[in-house]
Amino acid sequence: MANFEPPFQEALKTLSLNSPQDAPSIDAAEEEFFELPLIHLRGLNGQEMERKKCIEVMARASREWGFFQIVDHGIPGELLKRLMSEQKRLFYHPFEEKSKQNFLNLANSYLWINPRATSLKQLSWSEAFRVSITDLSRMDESNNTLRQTIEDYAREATLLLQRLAEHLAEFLGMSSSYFRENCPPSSTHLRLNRYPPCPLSGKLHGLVPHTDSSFLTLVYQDQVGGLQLMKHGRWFSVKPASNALIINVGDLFQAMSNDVYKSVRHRVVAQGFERFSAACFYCPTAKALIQGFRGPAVYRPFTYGEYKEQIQEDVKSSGDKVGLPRFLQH
Ligand SMILES: O=C(O)CCC(=O)C(=O)O
Ligand SMILES: [Fe+2]
Repeated sequence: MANFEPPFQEALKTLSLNSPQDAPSIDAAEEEFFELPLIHLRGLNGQEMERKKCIEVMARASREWGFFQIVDHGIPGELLKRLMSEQKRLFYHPFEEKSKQNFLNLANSYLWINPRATSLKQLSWSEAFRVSITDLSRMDESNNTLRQTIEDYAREATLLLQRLAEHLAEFLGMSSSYFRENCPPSSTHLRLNRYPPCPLSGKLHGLVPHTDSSFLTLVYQDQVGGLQLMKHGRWFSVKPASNALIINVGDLFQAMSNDVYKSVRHRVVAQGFERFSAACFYCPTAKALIQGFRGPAVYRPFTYGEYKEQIQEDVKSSGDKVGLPRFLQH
């Protein structure tokens, strides 16, 4: 095993011994393939009719799937390539180094296993770095190219996400200035994911089912595949499309749109091949208020700070995020 690889095999052995009864939890028969709506964003710069059509298709996908793919997104291919290669270089540091608390001076940004996992169902066959633009200023000087790349990408991604959020909000008659006022680039954060080749390909989670706590998330992935989303109680596999980026609706947009846009559960199924992805979460500042755009509101108003605190509390006590149901209006 290469020395950058976290000791997943050992974790797998321990968990299988702990809970042999619930051995591998994913059933391949559950899987269905489908093509996510693919949206050409050049339509946004076109004539009124074309612009309207493009926004309508995005809004429909956000309602029905909570997910869509975009091309002509304006993020330079060169920047995406740079992100991927910097990301690989980062993960190929020896495990001993990257798992240290002060690695690159990014306190606790590295994750490789759910420390509370007691069964195979809770195991994510992946490692990740969580970074925000604010953390980057602390990053050590020897990693200037990584720092520059993440900064460039986060800036471009935030602009794109802001633009899409504004269109989706306007479509429902919500205020679109909210995003400019409450979601500065410093609130955006990234999760760089690496999924090591898995000996139980198709049978373990690469990333356990979850919803994102953002307004919108932008996912850049390689061509390996493995991402699935839930619709009508079934898992659908997202086929990677070259040059396309994925957008998904997060909890905050669902709350603000009174459940019109859906923050859909998704997961990654572990594959026999190494896979990389980068998720960019478009979020507000901690004090920003999240409120249904017109009554009667499905959720009580809450600040993003409160939302994050509640998640931390729930994860601590039960190992899982509860999310929006905690904020339902009674
Ligand atoms: O790797 C992927 O395709 C999805 C990652 C994801 O859902 C996340 O980081 O929240
Ligand atoms: Fe996610």
